[in-house]
Amino acid sequence: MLIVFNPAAGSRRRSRLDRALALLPGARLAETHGPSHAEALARQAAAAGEDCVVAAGGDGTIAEVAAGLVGSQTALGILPLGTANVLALELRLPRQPEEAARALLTGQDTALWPGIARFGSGQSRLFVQMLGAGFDAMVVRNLDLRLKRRAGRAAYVWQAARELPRYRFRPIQAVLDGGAPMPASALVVTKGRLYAGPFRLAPGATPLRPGFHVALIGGGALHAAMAGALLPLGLLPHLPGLVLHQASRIALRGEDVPTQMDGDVTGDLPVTIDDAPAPLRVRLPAGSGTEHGRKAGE
Ligand SMILES: Nc1ncnc2c1ncn2[C@@H]1O[C@H](COP(=O)(O)OP(=O)(O)OP(=O)(O)O)[C@@H](O)[C@H]1O
Repeated sequence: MLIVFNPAAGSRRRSRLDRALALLPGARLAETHGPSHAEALARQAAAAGEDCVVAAGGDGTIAEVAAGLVGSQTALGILPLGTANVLALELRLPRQPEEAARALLTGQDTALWPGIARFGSGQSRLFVQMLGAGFDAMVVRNLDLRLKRRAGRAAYVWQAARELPRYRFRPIQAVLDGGAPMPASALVVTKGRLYAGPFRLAPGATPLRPGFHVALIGGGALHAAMAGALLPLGLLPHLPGLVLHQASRIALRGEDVPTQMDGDVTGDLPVTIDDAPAPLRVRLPAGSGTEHGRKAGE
């Protein structure tokens, strides 16, 4: 087992890492030096036939490790040490490092379907949880990373409040499975039901099945402010102007519209989104419910 630790994820996470490592005496540890390093480490380990590569960080680290494992038989393990940890919440992974470590030792592997986003620039990138286009991407782009380390998720709330009066909502066109273009002023393509932490966005969605839920959001700053108020109450699906669809292939267009994937800054539209050609194996706690208990490949 290789543990890929991102020292820049979350804040003050090293002691949590050490608590997990104490229960994983056979594991090797590699620390990332910057963006994309986790992907290279994971790819190398998979090529060497490693049984499991553990992403010790947040959603961005998990996405990078997943990108390195795609197409291999190496399982993805998760030690949630990030800020939002949406995928860990989605998969109901234990929060305590000791319990998470035990799950890595005794868990079972299940199929996980990441998304692949292909940008107009020709670049492609994998995501495990979500892609946001518009307002939330601008919040991520302008986030004060030092404040994020100190204040965690509250830094996003602060940045969203700063962006509200100045962000220019631009039209987005979404084509779902080759249908007629649909308009939105902000949009989230999600694999899972949660958004920005433990908050409900798309009931019924799961990264353990192929396909996506797409939240098309109309309106401007007022709607964004309402979304901010409804989010912590778990009422985001009831935001006026929000419509949820399901799709397998999504094409998004728009001028000067930024995107973010799994909480990391990515390119501007246009982008096309599909499932990865094959699922990954993700290691979940043994017997963690019927939905999560399905074996990889089933
Ligand atoms: N040594 C490093 N120094 C700076 N950045 C790094 C380093 N290693 C990895 N990164 C980058 O840090 C980014 C953020 O990591 P990650 O998303 O795991 O943490 P987080 O943002 O705190 O958690 P979450 O996404 O769950 O909120 C990743 O996209 C990764 O590219």
